[in-house]
Amino acid sequence: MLQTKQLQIYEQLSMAKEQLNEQQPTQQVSVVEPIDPINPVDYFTAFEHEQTHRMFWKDTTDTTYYVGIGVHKVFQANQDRFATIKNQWKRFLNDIMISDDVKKETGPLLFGGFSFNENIKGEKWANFKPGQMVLPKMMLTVNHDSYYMTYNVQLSQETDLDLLVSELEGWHDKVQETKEYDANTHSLQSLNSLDYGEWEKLINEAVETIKRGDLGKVVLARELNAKFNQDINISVVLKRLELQQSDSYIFIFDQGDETFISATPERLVRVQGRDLLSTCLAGTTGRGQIESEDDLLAWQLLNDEKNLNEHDYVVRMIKDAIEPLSETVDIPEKPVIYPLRALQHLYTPVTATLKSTTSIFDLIERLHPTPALGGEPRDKAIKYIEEEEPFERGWYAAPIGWIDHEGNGEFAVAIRSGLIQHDQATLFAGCGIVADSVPDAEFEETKLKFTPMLDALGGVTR
Ligand SMILES: C=C(O[C@H]1C=CC=C(C(=O)O)[C@@H]1O)C(=O)O
Ligand SMILES: [Mg+2]
Repeated sequence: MLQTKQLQIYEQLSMAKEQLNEQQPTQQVSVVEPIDPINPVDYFTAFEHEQTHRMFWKDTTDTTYYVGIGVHKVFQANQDRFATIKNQWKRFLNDIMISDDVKKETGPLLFGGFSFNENIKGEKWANFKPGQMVLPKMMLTVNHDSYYMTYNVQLSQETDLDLLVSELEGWHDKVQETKEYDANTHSLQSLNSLDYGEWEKLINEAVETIKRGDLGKVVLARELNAKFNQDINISVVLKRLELQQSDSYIFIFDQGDETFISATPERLVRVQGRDLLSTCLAGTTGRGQIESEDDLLAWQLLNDEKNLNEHDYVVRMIKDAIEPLSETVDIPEKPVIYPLRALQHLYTPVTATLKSTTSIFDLIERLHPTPALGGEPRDKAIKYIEEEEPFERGWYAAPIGWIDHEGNGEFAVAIRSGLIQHDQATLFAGCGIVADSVPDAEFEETKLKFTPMLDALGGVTR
């Protein structure tokens, strides 16, 4: 990796340009500047009328945001997708010049996701790839009280730097011009889902399979099709999610004129240097209307054998998956409650010190799908889902996230998610089926899990 001295972006770019010559007529450069505080949702919204790729990431602490605009380079893969993208990214980083004051989580940072299965079937997901990550042209980083803009550009000897810099900094005016969020936005017209009879059959068959001993656990989901009176305004949906889902990640990824969106509480893995944090999140109940009811529900969840069983599968599997890649692993003995707006989950954090050679992509490959999304044994559960679930998962329940140029990164799993196609939204919600699962309780659980995204879309569910 080449390095330049930190200066204003014009100077950073002109230094890079001066190094061009006949042997090296072009150079990719990543430059960064600190900026005044700006609302990340406003920045995202400022580009709503442009035919440009938008990406959004917020973590569960509400202190880290990345907003990517435009595409500098796409990394995609079908077979062996995690290792392929890992290698593509490594090779790319050898070629890009990175300014030396690139702070943590600025500079070249790759956003994107993967599908649940290695193959994606069907028309609905035609635009989405099994693995697709994008290095944006511009990226806003919000890290607590620090704000930065990263620009990834390709320079040649012909590049007009005055023009380039004025284009790059054009976002200032756009954000100024952004109007209030449109109150007359899309409204819900109809909702369509698997009818209860079919769900009952699906769950009863899974329970029988489990009782026969063919499977320990399997996560089954249903699709909800929501139709609106006009094209869905993603900025409005994002604004609502940002207000309502403070303990969840928010992820948005455009693909052509379609968008995948998720407000998930479930971390797959975070890597900072050699520190790993993973999360077991499985086992669910609702929220009470008043505190005493809420506390009772939480207490019941913490003591409910069926939910503890669902949760334990995840803890055991994550432990086994990360141990070979780690020097130490630390897992508390019992789960605690992770409360969200509409539901609460059983939660066990997993921390580890990684072996120095471990990449986040190696971890994803071993972890995905955990039994919170797939089941146990993993391969049998995946096959069962593929054969029995009456829809294509696409990117639902799969890894979504980012990695920076130093290998730090974070991936969540895309639950509480939906595919937005013009005036249609396809939402997904699933639940862990174990031996004592009951179809109507699991149906109610998926109903609760639809609420975050459906509320944000403007469809009232409760
Ligand atoms: C598969 C989903 O949730 C998983 C995550 C948390 C709790 C779960 C549960 O209790 O069943 C699921 O394993 C989903 O929301 O679509
Ligand atoms: Mg459950």
